[in-house]
Amino acid sequence: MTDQTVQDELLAAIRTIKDYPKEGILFRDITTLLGNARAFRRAVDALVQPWAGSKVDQIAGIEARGFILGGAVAHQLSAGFVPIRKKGKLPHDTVRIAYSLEYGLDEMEMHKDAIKPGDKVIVVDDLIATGGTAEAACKLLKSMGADIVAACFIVDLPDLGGRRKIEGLDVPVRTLVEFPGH
Ligand SMILES: O=P(O)(O)OC[C@H]1O[C@H](OP(=O)(O)OP(=O)(O)O)[C@H](O)[C@@H]1O
Ligand SMILES: Nc1ncnc2[nH]cnc12
Repeated sequence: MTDQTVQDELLAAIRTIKDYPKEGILFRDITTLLGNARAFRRAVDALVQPWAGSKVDQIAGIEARGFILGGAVAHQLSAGFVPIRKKGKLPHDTVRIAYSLEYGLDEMEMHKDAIKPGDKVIVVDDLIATGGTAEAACKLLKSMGADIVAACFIVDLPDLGGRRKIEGLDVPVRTLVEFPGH
């Protein structure tokens, strides 16, 4: 768990929007955190803290919000960055998987040559809700032979069960703050 002061600061920096993108969803908007230099730095520092000084080969960032954090995390850990993108955006040969998330269905893909078997990889995204998105990303990475060290998120929506889904794949989960409910 993160220091209480840091948690309070991160929670205060995240904006909640009701009924976006669909009625009944409480959307946890991290753009306000990203726009707050101190909160952004604290979030990235807290995310990487368990792996500071250890060897991580690649950060796999999930489009789109996972790109913003994943790039910063890769820089901090001197690791490479692998984009996991929504379908149709990557130019070379890909592996693709369908998935569902709190408010929809989609497909994601990654380049076949982005990971070498045995690479130590950390998955990064802003938020885990049902875990459908992160589960699909972990399955893609594992199919390419990645050794997934952890999956990291700023926000956990614990009542939606995502953490359990990812831990069920034998991937440790790191989150910084929680919003009960959904
Ligand atoms: O745990 P889940 O229920 O799968 O939901 C979590 C995912 O939902 C959001 O992404 P979204 O698909 O809205 O894409 P975006 O980052 O492009 O806005 C979020 O950034 C996670 O990737
Ligand atoms: N409630 C939520 N807020 C922000 N992003 C999400 N992705 C899935 N559920 C979400």
